[in-house]
Amino acid sequence: MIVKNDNHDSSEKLNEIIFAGRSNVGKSSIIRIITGKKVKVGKRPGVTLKPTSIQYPDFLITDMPGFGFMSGVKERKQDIVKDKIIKYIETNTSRIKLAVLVVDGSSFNEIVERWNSRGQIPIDIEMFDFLNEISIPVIIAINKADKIDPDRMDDVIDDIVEKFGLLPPWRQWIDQVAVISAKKNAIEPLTKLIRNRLQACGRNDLIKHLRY
Ligand SMILES: Nc1nc2c(ncn2[C@@H]2O[C@H](COP(=O)(O)OP(=O)(O)OP(=O)(O)O)[C@@H](O)[C@H]2O)c(=O)[nH]1
Repeated sequence: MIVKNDNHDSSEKLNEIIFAGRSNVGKSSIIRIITGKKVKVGKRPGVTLKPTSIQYPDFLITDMPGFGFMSGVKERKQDIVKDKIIKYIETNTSRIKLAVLVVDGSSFNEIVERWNSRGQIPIDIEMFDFLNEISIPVIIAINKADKIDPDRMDDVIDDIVEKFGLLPPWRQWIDQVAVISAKKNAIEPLTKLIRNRLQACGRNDLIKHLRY
């Protein structure tokens, strides 16, 4: 069931996992692999402003609108997207058991360096800090690993985690960081962490529903 989802009451008994990240990083692809369901049907990138959830089976899995630069989308609209995401998370904090922050491993370092050179805090890092501040557990899913040169993989991932304030080597953060490729269906490091989190919040019953 696809639920257009804006103003859920935080007193609902539902639990929720949210997927957030820049536009085009692969959020919907990952959700499709995990649940076998398509979350965004026939949407144009950057156009959907509202979080879209699927109920799976009594858990909400929510695809947040992509944030950050989107070609053809005005800067003001990008700010609106960011504000909506933050408002949604604040409204539903009590039922959000996990946030998966998805980044494109092949372009993340370059994008962050560009923002830093303009003296701005990259939105991904702002989102990570915000989720930590409100005590929502976060997994950083470094997607599109298939596009990273295998010989440079560890260096690239070290640089990414360091930008989130996690000291390299990245492998000491494997309880929080998953290097994956949705394109290659190689998302086990992420599903393992999601399973751990479901266990930690007493939802063992849901684990069997994860397809990976
Ligand atoms: N090379 C590669 N491409 C991927 C991977 N995951 C997703 N893609 C591609 O990246 C594009 C965007 O994927 P989506 O799943 O729509 O990304 P999204 O984050 O949901 O995008 P928005 O809806 O704009 O926020 C698609 O063309 C996918 O096929 C991956 O692991 N590797």
